[in-house]
Amino acid sequence: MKIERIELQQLHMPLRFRFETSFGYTTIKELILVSVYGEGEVGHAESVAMSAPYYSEETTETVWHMMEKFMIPKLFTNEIETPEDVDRLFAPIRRNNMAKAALEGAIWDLYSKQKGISLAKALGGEKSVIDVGISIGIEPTVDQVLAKVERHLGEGYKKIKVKIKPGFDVEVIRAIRERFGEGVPLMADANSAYTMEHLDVMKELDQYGLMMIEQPLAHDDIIDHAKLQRELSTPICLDESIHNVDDARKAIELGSCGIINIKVGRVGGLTESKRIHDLCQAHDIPVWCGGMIESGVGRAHNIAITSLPNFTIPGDTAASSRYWEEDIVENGVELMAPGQLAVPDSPGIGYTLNQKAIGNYVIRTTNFRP
Ligand SMILES: O=C(O)CCC(=O)C1=CC=C[C@@H](O)[C@@H]1C(=O)O
Ligand SMILES: [Mg+2]
Repeated sequence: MKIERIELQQLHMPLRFRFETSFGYTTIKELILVSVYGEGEVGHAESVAMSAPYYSEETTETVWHMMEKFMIPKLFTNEIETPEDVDRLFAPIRRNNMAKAALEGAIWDLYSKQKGISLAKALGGEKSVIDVGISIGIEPTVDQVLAKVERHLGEGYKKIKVKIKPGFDVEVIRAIRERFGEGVPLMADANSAYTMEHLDVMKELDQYGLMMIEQPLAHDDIIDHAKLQRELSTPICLDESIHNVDDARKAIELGSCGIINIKVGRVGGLTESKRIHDLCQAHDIPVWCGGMIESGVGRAHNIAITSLPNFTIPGDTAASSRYWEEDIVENGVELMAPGQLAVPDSPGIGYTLNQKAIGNYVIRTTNFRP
């Protein structure tokens, strides 16, 4: 596979709503759109790093730097036949997974376009339709959370995830259960806002039949999570703690979780996502695809990986129109039926970029050549 040019574009996309978590809030999503050109085709992906290092250590600027100085030069000076070669080539670079994933993802898209197959098929996906849920941020009041839950249940989303933090947790979950009943597929995401000192809060949350509690404890912990899991009947889902298949293996061995959230960016790419998927499948650990407030390009990658069979829990890939006035893919990524997205079967990611929209959001563009 000959790579002739790589284009990086930094985009600032205003969100239609303020998205707040236990670690901060987002009103403008920064991303780096990666386009890799080769043999008459172009592959796209995006970096999901945030503007500031509060979800993970990477930021838009570190991603740009790592790609420009270390990763793109490797792509231009080595033979690449398959996307797995990119994974191997980047392995000696420690961490910086979101930077790696964006380049590797664009090459997966390019590779599947060159083969004339969908990205989902190239990855070994089996589903033609996926179920999706929605992630609701922290709101100023519990009533505002309830209003959002009501709206999104009405849109048919198959899982409701709410963000919690100390002081905004049991009350929210109780109110949702009282208003919408036990049947609502409900989970809470803490983004590492708790410690073992909050065991009483976790035990209270345990009463509400949640599908899971996502990343309650520290972002770099799997030991305390194992202790906590032994105290709870609700499965713990790990997000921030899992960066590769070895982290997943250790967490499974220790009993730190019952579910894993696979985010392609956090684990360094689609190749590693597949490895984690396969390992979890062999251990009866269900997985789902987390969201990072992606544009349609990242959403398309999320759809493709979710087509693998052990993605049995609806992910965070809500429709584009929830986030953006105008997405950067033509027609956006929209629900085909309540709470369901189609897995495209056209070559690559199956979405065409909307260049006019990109023009409205782009703040910097650089092209790299061998
Ligand atoms: O709608 C989405 O894309 C999911 C949003 C979401 O829940 C998250 C986005 C970015 C960082 C985190 O706050 C987070 C998560 O932890 O899963
Ligand atoms: Mg999370």
